[in-house]
Amino acid sequence: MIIALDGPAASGKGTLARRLAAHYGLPHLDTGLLYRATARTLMDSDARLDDVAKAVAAARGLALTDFDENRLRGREMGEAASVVAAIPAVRAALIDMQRAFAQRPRGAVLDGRDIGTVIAPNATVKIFVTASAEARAQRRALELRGRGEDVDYYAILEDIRKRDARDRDRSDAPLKPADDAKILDTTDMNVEAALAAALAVTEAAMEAIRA
Ligand SMILES: Nc1ncnc2c1ncn2[C@@H]1O[C@H](COP(=O)(O)OP(=O)(O)O)[C@@H](O)[C@H]1O
Ligand SMILES: Nc1ccn([C@@H]2O[C@H](COP(=O)(O)OP(=O)(O)O)[C@@H](O)[C@H]2O)c(=O)n1
Repeated sequence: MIIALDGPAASGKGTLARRLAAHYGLPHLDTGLLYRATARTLMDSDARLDDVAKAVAAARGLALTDFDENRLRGREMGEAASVVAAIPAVRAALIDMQRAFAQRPRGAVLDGRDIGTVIAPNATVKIFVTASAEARAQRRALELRGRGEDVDYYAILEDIRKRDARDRDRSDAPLKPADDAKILDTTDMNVEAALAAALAVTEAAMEAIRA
């Protein structure tokens, strides 16, 4: 079973992906980390984020063990990731790794922007997780403060709006729900309510396959 979760920044897709993966005993890949780690490699070597050759080399050089770093989850890296993610050659360099992960024997849970549309168009379950920009900014500000970043809610709201626009308007794999995705608006849901809704969608998809 492949579960594809897509959606804009801080909509809660990563939290749901982790919880669904634990529930079904499946491996989970947070694909945003691939773009964040690519951006980190460029920044650490003082390369420009729009240097296509260096960005592709950075993407190709990633290992799935590169990821347990608090800095990757920070505000700066989220912004930088969405700049490198708009480069088609960077996306192409990261496709095989993600598709291979999705093809694990019992299946997998992947979250990102293009899982249901590009990486795993045949996923068993596709959920597009969304929430108002204000709710997402509130959540992200709380999260970043919890990580020790001194952030202002209005600055985060501005980041989120800019990043939504960049992710939606790019030519390659733009942020948009797959035609067959279920939209889950979590604006007025806490994590437990959102998880219950995602589980209901997943169970219904599995039931439809069994029928
Ligand atoms: N439904 C929700 N209600 C309140 N907070 C949430 C909800 N879902 C996630 N969060 C919190 O919001 C922050 C961003 O969630 P995350 O799952 O990382 O989002 P995404 O992966 O979409 O960027 C985290 O601190 C998470 O605990
Ligand atoms: N499958 C994916 C995942 C992330 N991304 C890009 O990487 C950036 C960071 O993704 P993320 O999922 O870590 O960010 P959050 O949604 O957690 O804020 C996004 O803004 C996208 O530009 C992408 O293009 N495709």
